[in-house]
Amino acid sequence: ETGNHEYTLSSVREALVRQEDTIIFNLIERVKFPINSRTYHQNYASFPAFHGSLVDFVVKNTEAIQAKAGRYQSPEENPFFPENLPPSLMPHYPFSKILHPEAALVNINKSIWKVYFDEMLPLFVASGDDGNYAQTAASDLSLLQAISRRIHYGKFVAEVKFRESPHDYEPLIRARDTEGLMKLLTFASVEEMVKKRVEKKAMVFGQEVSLERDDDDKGNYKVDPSLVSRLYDKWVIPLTKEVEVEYLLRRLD
Ligand SMILES: C=C(O[C@@H]1C=C(C(=O)O)C=C[C@H]1O)C(=O)O
Repeated sequence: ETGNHEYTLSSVREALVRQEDTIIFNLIERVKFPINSRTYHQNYASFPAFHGSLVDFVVKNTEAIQAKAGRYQSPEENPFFPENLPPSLMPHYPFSKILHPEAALVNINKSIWKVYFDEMLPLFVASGDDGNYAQTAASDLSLLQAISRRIHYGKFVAEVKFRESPHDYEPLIRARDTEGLMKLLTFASVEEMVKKRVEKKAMVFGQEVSLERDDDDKGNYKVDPSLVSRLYDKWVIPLTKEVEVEYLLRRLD
């Protein structure tokens, strides 16, 4: 097993469809907790030899452990705090080399982090404080990782699009024509389907399952389906396309 399955536009799109499930399940988990804003306060927690909030502490330390366990050997994974991560202690695994080596330089997690805490979270979670700060930080990290993996999968999308029509992409890349690249890689009808599908998935995955009654709970979803569609429309899709452009600009280096 080398992990070298075939990458085509339809196989990368299937991967994105599967990742929708992961994002929605992680959203459902995060919205169990209210905002719990002490998780994010710079001064509420004080850890020895560490400056930052509880979520910073949990994410940096978890990423360090996962780095040693080999997580970031996978070309699909991008850390939020790549500075000073320890090396993998695992034996080498021959992950697919389909991406251009410069792909490793494309990491927009700083923007994802900011948009997640400033805009996405306030949209989804209720106000309040139930004291479950560590659990809140852990579920933020799982959700952030799922969103980040989906957005950075744009590298694979861009690679297969480039391979399908290099003659259309090369002149735009050489001219550093960001707008032209954005236009060329955009499929408006696919984006519409994605937004409708995630809304429907949020209804299916987020409904109450009961043995006694059927239906009386209709409309009472664990995460608001229209917000999931909005999440994709405002951030997930645009940031995926930003990764596609960033990757393509480096594709001929
Ligand atoms: C990911 C793709 O590229 C673009 C981004 C999309 C998305 O993020 O869902 C959908 C269509 C394209 O405009 C794709 O073509 O599948």
